[in-house]
Amino acid sequence: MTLHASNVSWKRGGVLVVDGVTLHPGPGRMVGLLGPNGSGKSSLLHLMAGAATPTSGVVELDGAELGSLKRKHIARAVAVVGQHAHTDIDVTVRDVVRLGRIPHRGAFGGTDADEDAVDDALSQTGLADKSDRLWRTLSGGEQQRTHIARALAQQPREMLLDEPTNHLDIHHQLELLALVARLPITSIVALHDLNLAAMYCDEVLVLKDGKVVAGGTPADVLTEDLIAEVYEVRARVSVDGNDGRVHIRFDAAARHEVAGESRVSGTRSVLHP
Ligand SMILES: Nc1ncnc2c1ncn2[C@@H]1O[C@H](COP(=O)(O)OP(=O)(O)OP(=O)(O)O)[C@@H](O)[C@H]1O
Repeated sequence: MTLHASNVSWKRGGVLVVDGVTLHPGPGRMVGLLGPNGSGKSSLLHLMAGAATPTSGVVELDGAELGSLKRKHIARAVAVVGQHAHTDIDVTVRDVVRLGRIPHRGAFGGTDADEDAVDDALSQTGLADKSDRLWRTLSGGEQQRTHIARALAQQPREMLLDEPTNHLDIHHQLELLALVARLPITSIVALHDLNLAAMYCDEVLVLKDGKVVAGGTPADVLTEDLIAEVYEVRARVSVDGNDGRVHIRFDAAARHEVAGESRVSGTRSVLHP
């Protein structure tokens, strides 16, 4: 069993921002959550983290509705890496990563196993030499990696990541997604970069206006037609190398044309409001 969302909808501020979404990732799979700004990716991750209750439908962990489970029970299985995290408090990188151990701690505080998990997470994210630095003095990318390390220290079975490559340079983007792909856990990752999704995800789910537009392997889903329909961008999609992964090349000159077409069909155009 794993974390499942079945036909979930969520009304926020009177607007349906997640609309009948079903996501049943296979254990150990890495699922990319794709879609334009405001399509409902973060909202779906909120629901799957148990941070909000769906208006209808159900999110279950091992067959039990999230709302019926204790937070600590959920936190032992599911780690969340959100988009924004700030603090002005003077905490070290190691302190932040240690937070990941809270769901596992007994009444008598931390153990050697907790410290081992923290060391391991720091080393996997390349932060071992920064563990004594104050978190607020790190660069945006280093702060982001600290949050990934905190999630790894949690030793979860499921990981929910909301645009984890934000702020990361290309080296660390590739390294981070390769790390998540390697982990023997189920991960759901909201991403904007379609090429990164194609490179690392086993499956992708594409949302638009809160609804699922398509789901399946990146090669099956990320077609030129889908990209034009969902993102209003023209692209060339080709198979890259011999691993069957697709590569997407965006056609900058054709953006106006696609945006123009969508205007004619009545869809809101970002380029020509
Ligand atoms: N706190 C809130 N209250 C009301 N509506 C919200 C709230 N947060 C987000 N929304 C709305 O929910 C819709 C979906 O937003 P969400 O953040 O889930 O999309 P997203 O796909 O993650 O977007 P992005 O790619 O820009 O991060 C948007 O229309 C957004 O304006």
